[in-house]
Amino acid sequence: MSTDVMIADAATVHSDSVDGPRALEISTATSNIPAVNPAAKTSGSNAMSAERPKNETATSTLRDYVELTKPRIVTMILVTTVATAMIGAGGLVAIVTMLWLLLGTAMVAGSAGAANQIWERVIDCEMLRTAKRPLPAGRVRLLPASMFAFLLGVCGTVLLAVQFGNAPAIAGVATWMLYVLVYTPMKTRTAWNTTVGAIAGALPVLIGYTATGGTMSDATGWLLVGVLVAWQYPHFMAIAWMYRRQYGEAGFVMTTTIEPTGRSAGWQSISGSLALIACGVTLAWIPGGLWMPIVATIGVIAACFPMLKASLRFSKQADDQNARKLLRSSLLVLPALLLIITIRVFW
Ligand code: HEM
Ligand SMILES: CC(C)=CCC/C(C)=C/CC/C(C)=C/COP(=O)(O)OP(=O)(O)O
Repeated sequence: MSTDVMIADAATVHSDSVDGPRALEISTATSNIPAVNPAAKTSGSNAMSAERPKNETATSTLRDYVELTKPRIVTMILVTTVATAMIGAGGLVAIVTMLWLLLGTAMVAGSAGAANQIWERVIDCEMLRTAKRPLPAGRVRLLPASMFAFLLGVCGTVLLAVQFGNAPAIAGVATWMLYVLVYTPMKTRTAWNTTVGAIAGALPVLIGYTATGGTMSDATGWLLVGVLVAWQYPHFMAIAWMYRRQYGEAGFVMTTTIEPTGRSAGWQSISGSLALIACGVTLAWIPGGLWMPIVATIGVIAACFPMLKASLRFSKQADDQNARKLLRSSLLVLPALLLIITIRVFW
């Protein structure tokens, strides 16, 4: 096993898990799905799954249900929603309006995350990164998880439709369907899943943008989609590299499982970083003027530069350390770029 693979496996922590003691018990569940003994993986065994006795009781907590929604991804989607709502409005948005928008978006996005975990509850047992999730670990049963995902999705969609009209609600439902019904089954079939996932991950910007005055036919809205699509390539290529062994062993088809040298992941990261700059610079010029677009262009390039640099380094040498730096830079670059584009619409 190469050093970087060992580091990746040793350092694997479930990114969407909520750490610490369980705060609040909300139901008692009897597990009927495969559970995992993570120690088996840590000790080198590939046989992750051990059937949890059917009559064993497991206690679900509020924390487990939060974890089911993929809270870190949802949080980042909410960051993009704040920015795109202000860009759609062309200025500040009333705090109450923003809170309703964030609640509706979080509910639909959380429902999508839960539905994805329901779909992948068995294969998630096969990866150390995902084996401790509530469903594979047997902390939440299938039926309550399904009801939770359903209610969250329906209530979130109704909230968006009632408060903001059809366009944001349709954007939410379309995103949900693309992510859950198209992307999720594609993950075990073709590496093109990343392209579909990138579109699904980008469409939520249209929820915020159309909720506050933007329309589906605006170039600005679609350039914001372009920003998110482009950003996800470096973001995910870093992850796909770090977990390539787990992905491969579990049966997922990713760029890095079919091309483990990292060459393809490298050029996809660079291409995504360059496309991100192109979309950002175009957005900087849309409101018109001369000096502000120039200033904003410099700001866009400066904001995106860390991820381009990390992509170039990762492309030159694909290893765990460079992949981790690339992932970290992606999580800083997106909010920084959105901040600059948002400030730009105020001038
Ligand atoms: C092709 C699309 C995407 C894929 C395949 C993807 C995949 C992943 C995976 C597997 C992780 C977990 C990494 C780990 O366990 O260490 C992760 C982390 C994360 N992703 Fe993505 N992602 C995508 C798009 C997005 C989008 C659209 C957002 C939000 C706008 C996002 C935000 C995040 C955040 C905030 C984290 C947490 C990083 C951490 O652990 O601190 N991702 N992503
Ligand atoms: C409004 C709305 C419906 C928003 C939903 C959009 C959404 C959840 C985008 C996530 C993007 C994405 C492809 C994440 C990776 O999932 P993964 O399944 O590859 O991650 P995993 O391997 O950790 O499960």
